[in-house]
Amino acid sequence: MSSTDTLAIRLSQLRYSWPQQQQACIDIPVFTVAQGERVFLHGPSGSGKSTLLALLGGVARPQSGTIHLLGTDLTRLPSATCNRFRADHIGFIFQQFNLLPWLSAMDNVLLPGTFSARRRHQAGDLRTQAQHLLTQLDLSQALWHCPASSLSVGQQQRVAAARALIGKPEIVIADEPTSALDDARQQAFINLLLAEASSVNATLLFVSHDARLATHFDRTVALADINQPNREPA
Ligand SMILES: Nc1ncnc2c1ncn2[C@@H]1O[C@H](COP(=O)(O)OP(=O)(O)OP(=O)(O)O)[C@@H](O)[C@H]1O
Repeated sequence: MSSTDTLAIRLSQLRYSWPQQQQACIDIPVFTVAQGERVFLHGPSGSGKSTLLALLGGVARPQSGTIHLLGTDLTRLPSATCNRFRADHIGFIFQQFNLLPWLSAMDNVLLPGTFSARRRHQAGDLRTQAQHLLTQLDLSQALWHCPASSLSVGQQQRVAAARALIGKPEIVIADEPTSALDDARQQAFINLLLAEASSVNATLLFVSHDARLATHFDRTVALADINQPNREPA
């Protein structure tokens, strides 16, 4: 798989330093993920995982290098276009879920459809897809109209996964979404997430410090093997 167009993610000569820091936090010569691939990326606390995800989401801008997602170089997009691209093509599951606490579980899942006409269109009937995802992710119907703030951590996590998957984004990025769960619930959640990501043919980049979760994925990548922040600038 060599053409940039057939890759979900291609990073090249990507360098990012936080303001006021001399040393790069991210320095990745090359990293690619094929479309439909399910990749587990792990690294210890402080190794730059969240920074890399901020770059992939277009929230942080690199000092140099390129970030191709689905053949589009995010680094060349103006920020409004970049935000639109993210809303249209990427589903995020955040470590703290970032649900709107006053909205119901259902309304949280529907949100991406209000920001993205593409996701709304891809969903067919948005509400029907939301119901399908919540059912598949095992959230009892009795909870669909409860405020997100009243749900348990595990329930909120499944709402966050449904919100990431609605409208069939091509790429789903999950940042430590299982860190608050016990082992059995972690395994169950990952299995549900993988099954649902496959059913919408999404590329999945799952980031965690916990290498024990790696067995579920097509490929495991240690951030330290692709990130070389101590090398001389290219
Ligand atoms: N907003 C920021 N300003 C300055 N430095 C930051 C900022 N956010 C992160 N860093 C630094 O960047 C480095 C990588 O942090 P990052 O949060 O990306 O690591 P991580 O692997 O996601 O860690 P964790 O697993 O604990 O979430 C750390 O040295 C951190 O101090």
